Amino acid sequence: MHDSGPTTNELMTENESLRARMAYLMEQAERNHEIMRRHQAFDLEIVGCDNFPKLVTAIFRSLPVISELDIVTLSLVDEEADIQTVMNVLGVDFGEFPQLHFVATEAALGFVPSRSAALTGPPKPLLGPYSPVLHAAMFPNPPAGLQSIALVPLLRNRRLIGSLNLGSLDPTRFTPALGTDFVEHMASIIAICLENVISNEMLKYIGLTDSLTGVYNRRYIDRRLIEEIARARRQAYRISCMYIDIDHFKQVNDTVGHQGGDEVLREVATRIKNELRMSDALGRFGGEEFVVLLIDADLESAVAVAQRIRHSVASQPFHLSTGGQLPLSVSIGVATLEDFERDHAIEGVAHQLVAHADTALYQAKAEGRNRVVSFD
Ligand SMILES: Nc1nc2c(ncn2[C@@H]2O[C@H](COP(=O)(O)OP(=O)(O)OP(=O)(O)O)[C@@H](O)[C@H]2O)c(=O)[nH]1
Repeated sequence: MHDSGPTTNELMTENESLRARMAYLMEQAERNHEIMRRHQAFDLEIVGCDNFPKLVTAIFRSLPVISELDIVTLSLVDEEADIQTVMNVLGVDFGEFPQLHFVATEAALGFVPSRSAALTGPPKPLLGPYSPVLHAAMFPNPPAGLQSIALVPLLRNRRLIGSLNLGSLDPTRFTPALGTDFVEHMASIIAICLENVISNEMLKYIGLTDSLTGVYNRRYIDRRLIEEIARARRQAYRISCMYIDIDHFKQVNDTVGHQGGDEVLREVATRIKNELRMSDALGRFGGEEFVVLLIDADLESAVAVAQRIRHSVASQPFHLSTGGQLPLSVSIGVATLEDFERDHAIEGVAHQLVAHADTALYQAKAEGRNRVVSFD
């Protein structure tokens, strides 16, 4: 008898199982291709974001969809709160991004650096089960049933700038045994984009603010005034303008030196700011002159605010870091846009509003200083 080999039935069964395996592999390949395609589209989307709000919006909106995640959050290191200050000045509303939070130190991110010199390297992603106690900071509003998480370090030039936090209701989605190449690659692109937009926003901030006092500069106020007049014309609200000048500031410099004078300028800016609404804009126009745009304020309320500022400066002496103290006062001119002068070019109207406030200021100085005068 010779061996007859596999039967036709056996061959057919093997063939079927090979076909099934092929089909499975094809399906996997297609799925992987689709995932890659979606991620490439995501990379292109975030690389194209030219400001901070656009970038974080894209991350929070697109990443959960393309990666089939139930939550994505970002923790960013902001040691001196510089990022938050700059974004606030540029008008970013953090209330729109509950998935974004800031930490003051790298350590707060929870990537424990290795103490062994031999093992010191960039921190690696942490994958595993979700713990409400351990991960509360990264997931302040976790979805019900969150099971597994990946905390992926965001690194720039080996410096930890934050953490990309991914969460899934599937307990097998992130396990310590899982490879991390893919999430690390994704995090590296997100880190580059974040660093890029943050640098851009910092530059924007520097270009629009006064480095001594941190309030806006003249360029910003000029631009903002034009925008506000255009809006006020459409929505019919009042805009008022205040021109503020510190009285006898030359004497301040002569008495306490230029550095003491700088301290006084910073404190005056703070006192003015304390009397304003969030929607108002304060700028330093150089020297010891400040301009305030009061949005949706008529002449009467602008004068009331000006009086509060005048009082706040005159009522408490200025304490200097060298120990001395100094009484001070300001003179303020106030003007308002009466009827939006719709027939005139906005630039001319803007220029005239500031000029009217300046004229009123001149009168306040002439009348003896430490007073508020309105233009009429
Ligand atoms: N410390 C400091 N002083 C400045 C700065 N910019 C301008 N000054 C000084 O501000 C003073 C402005 O003085 P003046 O314009 O003569 O006016 P004033 O002494 O305030 O007098 P009145 O405005 O008439 O009450 C000058 O001594 C400038 O040197 C600055 O950035 N820092």
